[in-house]
Amino acid sequence: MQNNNRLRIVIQKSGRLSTDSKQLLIQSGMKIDLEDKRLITFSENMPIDVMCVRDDDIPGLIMDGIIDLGIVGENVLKEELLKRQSKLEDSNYIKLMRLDFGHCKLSLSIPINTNYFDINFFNHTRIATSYPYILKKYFDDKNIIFKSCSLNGSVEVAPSAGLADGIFDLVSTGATLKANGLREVEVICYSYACLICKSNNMNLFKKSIINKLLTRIKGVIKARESKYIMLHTPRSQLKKVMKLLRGAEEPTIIELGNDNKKVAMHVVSSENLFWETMEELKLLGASSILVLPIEKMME
Ligand SMILES: Nc1ncnc2c1ncn2[C@@H]1O[C@H](COP(=O)(O)OP(=O)(O)OP(=O)(O)O)[C@@H](O)[C@H]1O
Ligand SMILES: O=P(O)(O)OC[C@H]1O[C@H](OP(=O)(O)OP(=O)(O)O)[C@H](O)[C@@H]1O
Ligand SMILES: [Mg+2]
Repeated sequence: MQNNNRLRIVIQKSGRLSTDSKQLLIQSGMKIDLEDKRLITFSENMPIDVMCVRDDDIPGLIMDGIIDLGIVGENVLKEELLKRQSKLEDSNYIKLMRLDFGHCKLSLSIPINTNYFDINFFNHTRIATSYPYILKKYFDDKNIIFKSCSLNGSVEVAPSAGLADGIFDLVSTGATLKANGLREVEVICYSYACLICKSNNMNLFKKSIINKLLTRIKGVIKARESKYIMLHTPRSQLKKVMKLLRGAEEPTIIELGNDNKKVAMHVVSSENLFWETMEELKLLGASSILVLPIEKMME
């Protein structure tokens, strides 16, 4: 039964998104033992319970209004949405934000030695996939007739096993495709993990916890993307130094004790500082360059 005094969050139990999802919740201030193998775990310091399930079940739990908040890949979310729309089932949810992990592509791939001309190659072929609804929508829009072979795993072995002419599956580095003698020929969409919530019957108490969590999650992600940079620079090179520090906010300039030709500069930058930029800073006369990670941020 639903408890209106506690927010329920669902994340992947184990897999590509589970470590990052758990870490995000903990970095957002939640005290919770997510290493425990239980299906549901209670936070000690916030009115929040966390459920760990297979990622395929997450969109449905949100769309059916059973769980309030979830973290899932956009690929899995889109597939469930199209499936439910085709069956005229409930498919409402709100996407609150994209997260900074789970980045991958959904692509069409074929055996490495097969000639490929354009998308019409796929006319009258059989494609192995775990995403038949996304694939159908894509090919229907292009008037391409195909047959799908639905597999929940080991999709990449389908062509060599003689089950299909090509595959439609997730690609990140491309190593799995290579290992199975396949090559990517079309990228259909990109995907990230995202934070979603149910769209109905949320009481004010739960809404306020979600808003608090959302602000914290944005802060965690912003902090992860940002760096605190400290350096000494000749006064005469200040403008050039700032130009090199892309994504930097207004710097704090501090006088040095016994060198009035140089100043110390502290700045928060939304971008990482690469070795090449540090070398360019050195050429401008900068010294004592420190790049520090930021733990938390709130604007
Ligand atoms: N190689 C990858 N790099 C980055 N993100 C990925 C990668 N593969 C998958 N993902 C993202 O992580 C999600 C979960 O992937 P995973 O392989 O753990 O799923 P699964 O095997 O279906 O897990 P489950 O047992 O929960 O059903 C994918 O739906 C996708 O959004
Ligand atoms: O392009 P790559 O970097 O090789 O990544 C792509 C692979 O990653 C995922 O599988 P995962 O390794 O999570 O295992 P799975 O078989 O359990 O889905 C996905 O299903 C691909 O098979
Ligand atoms: Mg799954």
